[in-house]
Amino acid sequence: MQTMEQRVIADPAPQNILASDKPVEIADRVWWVGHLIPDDNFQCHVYLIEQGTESVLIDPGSMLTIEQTLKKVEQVIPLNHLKYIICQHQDPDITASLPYLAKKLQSKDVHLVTHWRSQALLKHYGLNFPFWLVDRHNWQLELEDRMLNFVFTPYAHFPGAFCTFDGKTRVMFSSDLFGGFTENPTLIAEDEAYFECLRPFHEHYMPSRDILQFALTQLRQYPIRMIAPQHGSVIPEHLVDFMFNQLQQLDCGLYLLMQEQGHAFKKLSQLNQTLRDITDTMLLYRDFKDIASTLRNIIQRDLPVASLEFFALDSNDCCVSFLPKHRYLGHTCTQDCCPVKYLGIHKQDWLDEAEQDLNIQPAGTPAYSLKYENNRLALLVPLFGPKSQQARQMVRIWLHYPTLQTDTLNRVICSLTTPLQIALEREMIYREIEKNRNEAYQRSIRDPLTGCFTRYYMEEAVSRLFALHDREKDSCLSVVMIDIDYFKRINDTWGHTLGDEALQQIALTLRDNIRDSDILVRYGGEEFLLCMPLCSLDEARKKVEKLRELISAQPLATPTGDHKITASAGAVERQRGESLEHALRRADYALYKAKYNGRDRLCVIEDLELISKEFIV
Ligand SMILES: Nc1nc2c(ncn2[C@@H]2O[C@H](COP(=O)(O)OP(=O)(O)OP(=O)(O)O)[C@@H](O)[C@H]2O)c(=O)[nH]1
Repeated sequence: MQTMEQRVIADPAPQNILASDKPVEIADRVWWVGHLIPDDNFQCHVYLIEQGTESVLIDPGSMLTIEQTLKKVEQVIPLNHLKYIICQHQDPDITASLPYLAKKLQSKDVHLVTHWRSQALLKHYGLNFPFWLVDRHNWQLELEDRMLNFVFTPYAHFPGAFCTFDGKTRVMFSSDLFGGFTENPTLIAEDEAYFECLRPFHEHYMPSRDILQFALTQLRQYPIRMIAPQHGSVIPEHLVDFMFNQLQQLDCGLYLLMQEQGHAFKKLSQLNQTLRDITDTMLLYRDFKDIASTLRNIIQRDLPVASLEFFALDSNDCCVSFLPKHRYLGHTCTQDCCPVKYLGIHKQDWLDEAEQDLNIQPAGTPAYSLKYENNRLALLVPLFGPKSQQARQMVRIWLHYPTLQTDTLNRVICSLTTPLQIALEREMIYREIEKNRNEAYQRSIRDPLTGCFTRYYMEEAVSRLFALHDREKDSCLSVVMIDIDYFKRINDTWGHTLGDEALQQIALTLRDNIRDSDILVRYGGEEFLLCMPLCSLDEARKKVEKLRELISAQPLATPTGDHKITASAGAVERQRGESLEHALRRADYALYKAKYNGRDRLCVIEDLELISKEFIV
């Protein structure tokens, strides 16, 4: 047996340390006693906790390695000092050597430490080792100067799997967790790049993300300084957190996806990455333009995609297209002129098409159809609503060149459908909200009876016009108040309904005969404000006289015959710097004069009457 001074202390650098016939002390009296299997990326590690006559062997290994392992153990302790053999699960790579060990050791004195589920299988070796079940011993084994805690990690990857934490050295013997496939195995992981060995191992070995998360959460409760997994490399303290964090984000259960033959680990990892990126895109981006272009980049890894186009039906069954040439801003067209004839198709009809059209792939499922359109190849992917079973959205994927229909292609397309459906539905909801918001805004700026602008809008729009007027030295702007004469009589004689009709008729006459740049506001009950940019008082005078003529030329039809309506108006030309309030007061004053002078007329104020300095900005 060696003295402490003669022991090999682990040096992470030399690769051949694994090939050496010496045990390697990875922590205080914790030894790596495994054996390198040449040309195998699936190395299996065995660890020894040196504890005098209570020494512990963890996951002893298979018949391929046990002889070398025992030679190494004997360099640390006599074999009869082994009191416990821990089997963290029951796979042959760690337990196939048990019958051999039973012969070699005084088996009655050695306890097999395991979980009852593993015991149920291991007992079939017919061994004399007494079982010591972790679940019957409060998940703890007390040794002379250290406590071993067993951490239950069910289904990662066996139902009775557990890990072992040595409280003295803070080494976590992590069983299959943190295991890795290593092309060029080293005993100690060197840097973060080692995660790429962990990734495919966990993606394939761990059945699901939830199970892995549960196991990691259990392990994280311990103050781990080093992770000693059963496969791959030992993870030193400075990489522990990094590896935990990376694993925490990993998706697992890739065997569920695997339908191709052979060990397509890398391919599956890439597919897994694609699926993860598709999900991340949906979480990260809100803008449909960003979602569409990011998804195109992602699926370009697996498909020769030239461009993506999207089509969706809105709540009025109008087709909205989202095309790259429009920067994915939705353009509405009728369903008849929609470029995709299948939009709105029901799943059964699509399946019926599939029967006649061999190009619909994959056979028998409605995933997508492969079509030549204008000598270009496109995949047409209907997105069926889960309840309606109707394709209210479609994706057209233009390809650079024909592609083989592979399982990967099918998976990418199938995985795209749900996120795309959500993205398109979300976009259509946003559009609907935007439409409603716009309608609400229009309602807030337009008087519902006359369609003229409201006073609320006047403040905003007129102040913009005034600001322009202030900047342009030679420009002019006229402000006109128009009031219907004796309007009260109409209400009093024929009722408010006819009064409303009169207001609508007059408003229509005004709106139809002013410029688009003029702003017509329903200022009061039967009072209108007309703001005329680029219009001098002279021009305003002519215009308003014309408007008055038009109003009086169109009598109101009442039950007792036609009733002539007249209007009075007051006009001023706004002075540069004059406030709205002041211009209105002057126009109102002009209107008052028109009324006072007998109504049915226009009165203008040409001079600066009523302008006082305090109104000039
Ligand atoms: N039908 C209807 N009447 C309205 C509305 N808003 C205001 N009015 C009525 O318009 C009338 C305005 O009456 P007055 O302010 O006395 O003015 P007028 O009768 O037009 O007389 P002058 O302006 O002096 O020529 C009132 O009877 C209001 O009730 C409306 O939206 N619909």
